[in-house]
Amino acid sequence: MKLEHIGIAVKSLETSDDLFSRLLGRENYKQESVEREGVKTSFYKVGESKIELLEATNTESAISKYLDKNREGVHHLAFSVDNILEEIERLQSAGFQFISTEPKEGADNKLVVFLHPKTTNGVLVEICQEKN
Ligand SMILES: CC[C@H](C(=O)O)C(=O)SCCNC(=O)CCNC(=O)[C@H](O)C(C)(C)COP(=O)(O)OP(=O)(O)OC[C@H]1O[C@@H](n2cnc3c(N)ncnc32)[C@H](O)[C@@H]1OP(=O)(O)O
Ligand SMILES: [Co+2]
Repeated sequence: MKLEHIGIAVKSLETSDDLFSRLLGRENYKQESVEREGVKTSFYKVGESKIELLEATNTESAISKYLDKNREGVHHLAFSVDNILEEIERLQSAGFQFISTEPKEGADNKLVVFLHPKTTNGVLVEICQEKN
């Protein structure tokens, strides 16, 4: 398992892309929308890990609802694993609850699931696996 990315909820990718490219001293390597999640993402490589900026593309989006109640900032941590189905089983038997145990298409060529923050010390955790 490795820290694949830190997800940051932002109001405007345009504004935050400018800020993070100045902060990190590099441009994002991709922008990608995930219709199902109602998000537009922008990715930056930082050493072995990444920053994922997320802007809501509709009011039903988890990011939109999050920003209705919280200021911009760190939204989730994503850990990558070799086998997401095995990891779901391991985490379930370790007592963690999933929002859904069915891996779905994420951004950046991944399959993703999310654990409920109430079982992860208040931190929204994404588990992801590179799609073959
Ligand atoms: C997949 C594309 C991309 C990728 O990497 O590939 C992404 O990362 S997409 C990221 C956006 N999508 C998601 O976050 C999907 C999973 N999230 C959800 O299903 C919801 O956001 C959920 C279930 C975590 C919360 O939704 P709900 O409608 O229940 O919102 P509430 O405001 O009622 O929150 C309930 C409870 O959870 C706490 N909460 C909510 N969001 C977070 C968060 N990001 N981090 C920590 N805690 C969070 C909230 O404070 C409430 O706690 P309570 O103690 O009950 O007040
Ligand atoms: Co993510």
